[in-house]
Amino acid sequence: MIVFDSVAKRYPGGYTALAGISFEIRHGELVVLSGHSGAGKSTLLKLIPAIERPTAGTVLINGQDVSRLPRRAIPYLRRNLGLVLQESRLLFDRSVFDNVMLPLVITGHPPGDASKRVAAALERVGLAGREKELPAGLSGGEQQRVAIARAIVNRPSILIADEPTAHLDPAYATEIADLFKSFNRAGVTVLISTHDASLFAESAPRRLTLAKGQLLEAA
Ligand SMILES: Nc1ncnc2c1ncn2[C@@H]1O[C@H](COP(=O)(O)OP(=O)(O)OP(=O)(O)O)[C@@H](O)[C@H]1O
Repeated sequence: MIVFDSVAKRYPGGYTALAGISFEIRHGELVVLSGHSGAGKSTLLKLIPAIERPTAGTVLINGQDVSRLPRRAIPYLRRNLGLVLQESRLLFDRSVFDNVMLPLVITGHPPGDASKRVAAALERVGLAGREKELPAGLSGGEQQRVAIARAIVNRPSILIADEPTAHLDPAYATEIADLFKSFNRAGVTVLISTHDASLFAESAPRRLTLAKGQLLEAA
């Protein structure tokens, strides 16, 4: 469960990116976050894994107050979150396998089971058999699939994605959107920001719309 209660974020220098944000996302929901460029979507998403901290208000993730979480507790929080953020770049000098393995190496997962999880995650995103390839040889859509496999390899209960279809051709964008819908059908809570909410329209997700740092509607 994700709860924002009267959350504000002012960046150093005084710019208010978010103000008075309150909403709840229940376990198993698919929620689309929309809004123009600069509306505050990335800022809102970054508050969930405590990449940014709110300047006011409370952010609760599965009952845990992440706004006040000590720095040392952040890795444990992030283990339960799958993140596909703008800055979640792939390592271009490492294979597809190594890229997806990375979160398991960081968390000290036993190597044998880790390899199985990587294979399962790649299968899940339609990249089985591509383990040894380098990201540069993949299409933009395939690279995004590797980033998604890396995000789900820890089997998170919550998946957060920031404009995961932004630079993709429409056909690839539809495939990536379908992938997130399928994770949601499997029980994962999904919060995804997009300029193109029509990609998700047919599954009638709940929509949160930001404008100039404020929530317009919580349908
Ligand atoms: N680290 C930062 N320091 C200062 N200002 C920032 C920082 N990050 C974002 N901002 C500002 O906060 C506002 C909201 O930015 P944010 O990236 O959250 O919007 P967005 O809706 O995700 O936009 P986009 O779709 O272009 O990514 C913008 O005016 C941006 O310039």
